Parts: sequence; C-alpha cells; structure tokens
Amino acid sequence: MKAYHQLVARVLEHGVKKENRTGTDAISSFAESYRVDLSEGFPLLTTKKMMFRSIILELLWYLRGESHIRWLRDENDCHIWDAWADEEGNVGPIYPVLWRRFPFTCYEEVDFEGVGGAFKNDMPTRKEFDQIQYIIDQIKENPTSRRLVLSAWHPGLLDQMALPPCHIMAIFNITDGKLNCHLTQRSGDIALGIPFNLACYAALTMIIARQTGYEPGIFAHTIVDAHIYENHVDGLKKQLEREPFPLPTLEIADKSLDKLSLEDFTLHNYQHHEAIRFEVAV
Ligand SMILES: Nc1nc(=O)c2c([nH]1)NC[C@@H]1CN(c3ccc(C(=O)N[C@@H](CCC(=O)O)C(=O)O)cc3)CN21
Ligand SMILES: O=c1ccn([C@H]2C[C@H](O)[C@@H](COP(=O)(O)O)O2)c(=O)[nH]1
Repeated sequence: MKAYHQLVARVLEHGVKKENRTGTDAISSFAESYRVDLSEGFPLLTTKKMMFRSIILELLWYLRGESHIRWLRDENDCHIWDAWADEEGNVGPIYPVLWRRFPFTCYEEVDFEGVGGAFKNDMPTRKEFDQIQYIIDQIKENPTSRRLVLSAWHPGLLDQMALPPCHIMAIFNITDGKLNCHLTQRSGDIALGIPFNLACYAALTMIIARQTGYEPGIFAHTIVDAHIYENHVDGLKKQLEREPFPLPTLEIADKSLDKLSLEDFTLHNYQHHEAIRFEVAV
C-alpha cells in the first residue's frame, strides 16, 4: 500500500528523536496524514504478513462493550492487549466501554414527599450511550448529518484506564452515496499499531456501510504524534524495499452488528511478504 510506505518514508526522513514514557526512544513527526480508497481493496499491508485474525478479533472486542479482555485473551487466544491488563484481564473503561456504553449523567425530576411537605428536585441518573448504534441510526435517518462522531476520549475516566485511547475520534460522513471515515489518532506506533488501526477502521466502515446500505468510500487518517520506535527502524527499512502485492478483498456476512463473529469475515486473495517481528513498547 503506497500510502503506508510513503508515511513510513516521511517519518524516517523528517522525524525527530524524542523520549517517551516507554523507555524506548522514538522518531516522531507531527500531524501526519494519509488516505486510502476502500473501493480499491481492503487495506491490509502486503509487505509483511498481517495477523488478520487478531485485527478482526480486536474490532469485535471493541464492539462488545466490556472493560476486560477475557473474551479476547482467554476465549480467543489473542494476546495483543495482555501487557496492559491485570491478571483478571481488566483494562478499565477504554474503547469497548466508550464505543458502546459511554457513561454520562442526566438529571431527572423526582417527586419527594415527606412530613415537611412535597417538593420536586433534579436527581442525577447514570446512563450509558451506544455511539455505534447512534451512528447507524443517524445514517439511516439523516444521511447528510455532519455529526456522525465516535469519540473515545473521556477526561474524567483517564485515571481508571489501562492506557488512554490512542485512536480518539472517528467521524463518519456520507458524500456522493459513499460512507467515508476520518480517524484522528493522538499517538501512532507506525510499525505495529497503525497497520492494525487502519485495517480495523476500514473493516468498521465496511460493517457500518453494510448495515446502512451504502458503499464504503474513503478512509482518511490523521496521526498527531506519528512515531517509529528506534528498535523498529531496521524492520521498517527492510519492509520499504519490498514490492507491494495487489490488495486483498474482505467479504463480511450480512448480519446485524451484534451477531457478527470471526467466521463472518472472509479475506480473499491475500498475497503477502513474510512477517516482520517488531517488539511492542509497553
Ligand atoms: N507501543 C504500543 N504500540 C501499539 O501499537 C499499541 C500499544 N502500545 N498499546 C495498546 C495497543 C495494542 N496494540 C497492539 C499490540 C501488539 C501488536 C502486535 O504484537 N502485533 C503483531 C502480531 C501479534 C498477533 O497478532 O498475535 C504484528 O506483527 O503485527 C499489535 C497491536 C496496538 N496498541
Ligand atoms: O491502537 C493503538 C494503541 C496504541 N498505539 C500506540 C501509540 C503509542 O506508541 C502507544 C501509546 O503510548 P502513549 O504514551 O499513551 O501515546 O501505543 C497505537 O499506535 N495504536
């Protein structure tokens, strides 16, 4: 995929070395962006073998709304989130909770009666907001909406999170009969995280397009701190020398959102170079 190779080349060329909390320094470039057209194929990197299974499992886990990784880790043997979870698998209110059960408080008028007389007062009620369902419903009812926002940033809950979300705001948009998605990411690990995030949101866009009757359009990605960890540089340089294969295609079964499982995602014609091992900075 040209867009990804150009991104890697730009960060290697213009990035500056920065320290960060992981202890492994990284080369960072500010506000990088790229776009891919989803009608040209499913954007899974071909210049290294990608773990398609892990990508889809991570997306299905996001859609489950849980504050733990037990389904991912124990039932599906997928370990990409293990390093951030405690022994019981808890990760706190990160993507799954924020996507499907974003907590908020609303105030409802309650009648109080007592010996001193009756009165009304506003009482706080804790509620949860399903942002994915909202986006699907809004696209059906109001396809010209410019408010199709999926937000994963909740400042009040940061101290309960295993890792503050990195992909923090996706905006969906219908233009010319196609469903587009723009993702803003505050921090992006170019070698490991970005290829996962790109494929994950491409698949999410395809799911939402299917649910609402539109064709998938553009996926556009802005990465505010786009970085390459120093121990990833050699692997990425090797990857840049490889000739990309044509993109695979992804077929998704026509099922309602919450009925989708791994078997409903079929990847066709995935030709790829061999895997490159990158160590994850925790
Ligand atoms: N430093 C860092 N980079 C990330 O990309 C990242 C984090 N931290 N923390 C939270 C999540 C976890 N993510 C991860 C974690 C591990 C892999 C990883 O090891 N990928 C392997 C395949 C592993 C597998 O599927 O079993 C790869 O080669 O892509 C990918 C994304 C993305 N995120
Ligand atoms: O989906 C994800 C999740 C995480 N990352 C990367 C980006 C950074 O390298 C680390 C997070 O560290 P912070 O210090 O919190 O920025 O994880 C990613 O690329 N994609």
